[in-house]
Amino acid sequence: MDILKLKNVVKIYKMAGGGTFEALKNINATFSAGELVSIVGESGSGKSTLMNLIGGLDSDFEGEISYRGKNLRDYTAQELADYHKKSIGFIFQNFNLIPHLNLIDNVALAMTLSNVDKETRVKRAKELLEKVGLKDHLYKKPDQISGGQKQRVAIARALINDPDVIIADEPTGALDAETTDNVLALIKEIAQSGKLVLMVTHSDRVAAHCTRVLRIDNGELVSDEVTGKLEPLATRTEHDAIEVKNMSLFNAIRLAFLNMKAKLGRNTLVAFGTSIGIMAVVLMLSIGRGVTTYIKDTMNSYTNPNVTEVHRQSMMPDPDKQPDMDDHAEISRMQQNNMAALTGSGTDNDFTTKDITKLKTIKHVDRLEKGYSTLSLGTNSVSYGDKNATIMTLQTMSSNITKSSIVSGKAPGKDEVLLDKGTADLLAKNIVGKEVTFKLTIDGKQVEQKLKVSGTYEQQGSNFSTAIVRYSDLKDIFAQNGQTLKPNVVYLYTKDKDNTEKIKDEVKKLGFSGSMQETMTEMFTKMMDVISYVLAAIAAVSLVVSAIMILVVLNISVVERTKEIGVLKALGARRKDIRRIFVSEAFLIGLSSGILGVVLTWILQVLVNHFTVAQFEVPVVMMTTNYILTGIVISVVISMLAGLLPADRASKLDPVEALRKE
Ligand SMILES: Nc1ncnc2c1ncn2[C@@H]1O[C@H](COP(=O)(O)OP(=O)(O)OP(=O)(O)O)[C@@H](O)[C@H]1O
Repeated sequence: MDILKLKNVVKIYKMAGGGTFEALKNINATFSAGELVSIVGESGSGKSTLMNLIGGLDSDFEGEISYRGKNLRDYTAQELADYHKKSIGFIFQNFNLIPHLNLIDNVALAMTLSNVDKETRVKRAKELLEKVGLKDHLYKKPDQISGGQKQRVAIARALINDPDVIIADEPTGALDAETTDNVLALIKEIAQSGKLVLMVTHSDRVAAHCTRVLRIDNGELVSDEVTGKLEPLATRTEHDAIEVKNMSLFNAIRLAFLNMKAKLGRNTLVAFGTSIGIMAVVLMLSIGRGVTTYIKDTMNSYTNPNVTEVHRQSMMPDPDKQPDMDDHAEISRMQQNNMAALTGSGTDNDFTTKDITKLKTIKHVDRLEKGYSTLSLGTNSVSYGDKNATIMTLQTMSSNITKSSIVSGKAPGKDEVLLDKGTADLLAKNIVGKEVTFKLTIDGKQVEQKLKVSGTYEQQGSNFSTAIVRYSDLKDIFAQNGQTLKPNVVYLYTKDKDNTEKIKDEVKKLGFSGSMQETMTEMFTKMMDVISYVLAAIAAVSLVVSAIMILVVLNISVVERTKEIGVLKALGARRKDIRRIFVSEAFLIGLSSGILGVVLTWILQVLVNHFTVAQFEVPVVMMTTNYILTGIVISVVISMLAGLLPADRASKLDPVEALRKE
């Protein structure tokens, strides 16, 4: 049965300088199954060129090379890949085994590229290795066996997908006489099993074993002689037809992994280099978070977690709202506003009944406390005997002042006042229980009121001298002086402190503001966020260096593995498959760098926090799952981007040139 037909085949090489070279001239021949054909000729006569054309490694020719009726020139890229996988098996003079794969993986390579399941391919590879006498060497690497053994592995590899045609380019060229006979016997058996074997040789002794000899001279077929006939083997083993699919991503990653393992030292160094950049990025983000959390916690530790303090307008000027510098009226209006907001004076700060209703109906609010707070410079004071202390903050009692902050005495009852410890100490040593004279200015009028000191309390994050009285008492004092006290601060109490955040959000949505501490914390958090992102971005610059390093290493890898890429292509790897293997390698480098970077950051976190906790009782580095994922994703993306160029270069290598590479 005719398998291959060559009709007027002409191969013209185009030279770099513009000239051409006719390497094959009008070749005509027909080949059938079961033939063992040797192709002989002087060096440079065109034997390898012809084999490359028949093997589908080079489709740039004139004339016709038909495999089972279809001209190879008309094959699509996918059909060519399938042709390599299913119909052709290559055996090379220099074996071309892949050094980092064991014998089973080497033999099974074409099946791996065809996505055959592991069990089937390992079973078939073992069978073939056993058949070529290498049963005891299955798990060795190519550099652990002899030349003859290597060629037997290559023969097994060529047979794995049970192809119709075996192309052997000087299969015994690198072997001694005895091993040659051994290998020839195997090749003969292949032909006897019904395959067409085309073998390039320089040796007459080898040619003498064949059933047909084609002689090529200077690109021309000068003779085509039938010299014998082979007895077909009685016991031909039939295999289930192998379903040829495309290589899976998993197999590409596996091949990439095996190669990386072979170059462990180099890859570890690259991963380590990249991981330092990743570590810097994750560390900056984690420190930013650690610092803001510390500030937030410190601020919040002064207030009752169940209480939300509400103001009608922000006590801090909005940095985004800058007045027009030429509009003096606008500037002074804003300054007045800011001052009023800060001191709690002016009607803009007073809550209306409508406001109170709105706030009361917020979900989870169990109690609403009205309050009043005012900041004054020198107009309010408290005196005891001949001692006098200015009160800067006058505020009303609320649940926001926790029992724990009261250091002596108790919260103010009727006609009582709670003083901050600093002010209390200024008046007398044991002021608690004593009566003091409270002087305050209401609507420009000096008012005096006797009050008993109920206790002293620890200041809450400010150094302003403070007096705290009951809202009802202050209301009375105002009323006695013809004024109505309107709340300018409201405290929302919830039983479950987990609801406080939700309430705070809702308060903001309704257009109200939080406490001064909260506003300051928010501003600080925003600032820290910006700083830590900027620092992380600066750290990320080092990743550019890492990307270049990965690019260089992968490029070296492509150069080193040019021949391997040629072999993979001869075995049916498509461009896409080769690209996938290299991109997978970049992916693995990125993944390991990312993981290493995160682990390094974690170690630093433990060390740094150990120190800061001992010194300041706070952990400064706070890694989160998000930062960990960010670090790993950045690392993978950068490596894969860096891997694209080398992968593309590898995929575009010409198989013939790649295989010729010394
Ligand atoms: N890419 C190429 N560009 C130009 N000329 C080429 C190219 N490849 C091969 N040739 C030329 O084509 C001719 C045939 O080369 P080929 O490798 O097929 O010879 P060969 O018979 O296999 O030789 P050998 O036995 O030494 O391997 C040679 O003269 C070679 O210089």
